[in-house]
Amino acid sequence: MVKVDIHKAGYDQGEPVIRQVHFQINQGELVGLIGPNGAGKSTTIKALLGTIGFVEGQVQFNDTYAYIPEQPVYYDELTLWEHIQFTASICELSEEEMNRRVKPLLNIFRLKNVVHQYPTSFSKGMQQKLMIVLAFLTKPSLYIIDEPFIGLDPKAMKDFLRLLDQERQEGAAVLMSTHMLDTAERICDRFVLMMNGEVIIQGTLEDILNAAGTRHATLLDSFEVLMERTVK
Ligand SMILES: Nc1ncnc2c1ncn2[C@@H]1O[C@H](COP(=O)(O)OP(=O)(O)OP(=O)(O)O)[C@@H](O)[C@H]1O
Repeated sequence: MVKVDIHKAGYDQGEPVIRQVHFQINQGELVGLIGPNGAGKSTTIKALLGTIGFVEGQVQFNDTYAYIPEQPVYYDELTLWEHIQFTASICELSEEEMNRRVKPLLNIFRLKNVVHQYPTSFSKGMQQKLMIVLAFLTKPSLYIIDEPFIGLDPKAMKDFLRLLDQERQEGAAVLMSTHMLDTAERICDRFVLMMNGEVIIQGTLEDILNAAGTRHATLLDSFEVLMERTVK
């Protein structure tokens, strides 16, 4: 669904922030992008999206994608419903299809009663749900999600993961950056672990536990071992 071959990328020309980031995500896969603060996860996502100063290399998308940012982005002057209509019109969805897709989402995320309100008046979690609803509305073949677990209440998080699972069963792929390693360990098929702007290891949980020599430990334990090893 996406093949990433980034040699260098950064915000200012001549000052790369990430180097040699190579991975791919196949149909139905959920790949966790993990690493400490400043490792280059968001920069990698921005390089994929092409919203960064420069990228040397190539990112090949197979089909459509949706991006769910960590910080919600919306139009101050549009209501929630107008955001939905705007997104549906960009994706050329019929009104019938838009309603069919969006109604269950508004119910699940308990936004039905605020559809005619402006997201400026929403809580952070509600704004995040708006981003999620718009992404699911477009039914992309790839979801790119930056730290989804901060701000969502436990029920919303559970519902979000369930919907994502359904999409994956229909073939969608997911790239998710997160610090919530216990959740990541439970839900991801594979991991790309970054540090200092580079990928230090990628693979399944088993690959990572093996590489760290921590076979019966958790992703977090292995993450710490691998990070320490890289610093030394
Ligand atoms: N807009 C920017 N301009 C210049 N440098 C930036 C910018 N945003 C991030 N950086 C730098 O890029 C490096 C990687 O940052 P990035 O935001 O990609 O890390 P991250 O892994 O997403 O971290 P976190 O877990 O804290 O979100 C850091 O050294 C950071 O200072």
